[in-house]
Amino acid sequence: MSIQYEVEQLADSYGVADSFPKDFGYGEEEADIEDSPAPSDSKPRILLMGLRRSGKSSIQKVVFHKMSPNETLFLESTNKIYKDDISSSSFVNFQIWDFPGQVDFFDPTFDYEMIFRGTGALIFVIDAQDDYVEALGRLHLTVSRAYRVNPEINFEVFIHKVDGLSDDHKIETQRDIHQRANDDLADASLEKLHLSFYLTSIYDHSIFEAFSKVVQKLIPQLPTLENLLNIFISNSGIEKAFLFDVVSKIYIATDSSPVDMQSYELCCDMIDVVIDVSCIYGLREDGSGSAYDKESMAIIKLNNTTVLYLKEVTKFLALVCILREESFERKGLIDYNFHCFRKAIHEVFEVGVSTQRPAGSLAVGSPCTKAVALNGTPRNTV
Ligand SMILES: Nc1nc2c(ncn2[C@@H]2O[C@H](COP(=O)(O)OP(=O)(O)OP(=O)(O)O)[C@@H](O)[C@H]2O)c(=O)[nH]1
Repeated sequence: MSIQYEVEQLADSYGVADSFPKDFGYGEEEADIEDSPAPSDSKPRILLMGLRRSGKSSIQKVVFHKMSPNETLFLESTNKIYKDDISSSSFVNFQIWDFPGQVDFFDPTFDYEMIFRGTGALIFVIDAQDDYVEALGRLHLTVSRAYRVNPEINFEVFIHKVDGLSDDHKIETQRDIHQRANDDLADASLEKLHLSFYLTSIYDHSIFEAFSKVVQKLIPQLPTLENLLNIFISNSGIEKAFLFDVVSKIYIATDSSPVDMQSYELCCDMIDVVIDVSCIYGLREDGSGSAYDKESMAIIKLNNTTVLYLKEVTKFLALVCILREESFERKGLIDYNFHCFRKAIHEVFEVGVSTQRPAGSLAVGSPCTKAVALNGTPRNTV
């Protein structure tokens, strides 16, 4: 598809390329397996577990450190827990713990109770290109232990590396894994333990989409955000809107219309274009500035009468909308509604900062106690 785009961002607001570095400033910490788990006040955890070579480190590097999928071929086997501090924004504020595949973390010297107690989500990665019988045994052992310690954990199963499978084979693999994993749970009288399944690959956007869904389950204000997005799009003639974490391209929330993969991919690609253009042409003479800031906005007109519209919401969040060309004629209205939407999101943030969060949820605050939706509801003005 040919893309005609106009990136309407003040040259001044563009930053130096190294202000948006490849590693984006996520803190990374390596811990010995014997290390005692993080203190109770630490950030909520997402655990990445699974057999050796199932793809855990690759997922973490591709999603949060912008590693290209081909580079993961050269990743060395993880032999220590990697604690990766994802603090790109106060909406995505958690730690990912990448476990080495070969470690027997049920070793009595290893305090798995402490680990599971502060965990929000446990992602179990299964290599779909390999024989998965052993992985299913390990999955059962892991989730049943974790559930007994902390039944609040969200259990997520990534059926990974599906790029190597035909469409029929993918469906069949998912069905088979789903069936066997749930049969094992039923045999152990653990029917209440709910597993969610995703087909993923680092070679397309499926891994970002799956991670988005995992993260969204940990955001207590998700209903508020969805509500704000619904009001915004219905009053602005917009078809679909995503609230993105710019760095990871995880979407924090979207309106309640169904997400189709193509729309999500288009919006992800738009973020890449904007940041790349920003890094190349946005340099100040003295090389200072930021690639993404308050002035950041872009409009891309596709040749099929679709318009993509991106605007900065907070330091790390962007709203990306898909709309028809005719709706875009009312840009003034959209901009006004966006202004109200942005204000509401900032109020959600402020409340988030000042309130306690439930254990295991992301550090984005408890459900709003302030009348955010009322104060900041985008209104149609014409
Ligand atoms: N085809 C394909 N290969 C993948 C995918 N994800 C990871 N890989 C490959 O799988 C291999 C193992 O990946 P790692 O990320 O090192 O696996 P790991 O689970 O962290 O392994 P350990 O550290 O030994 O536990 C690498 O060669 C990756 O390139 C994927 O989505 N598709």
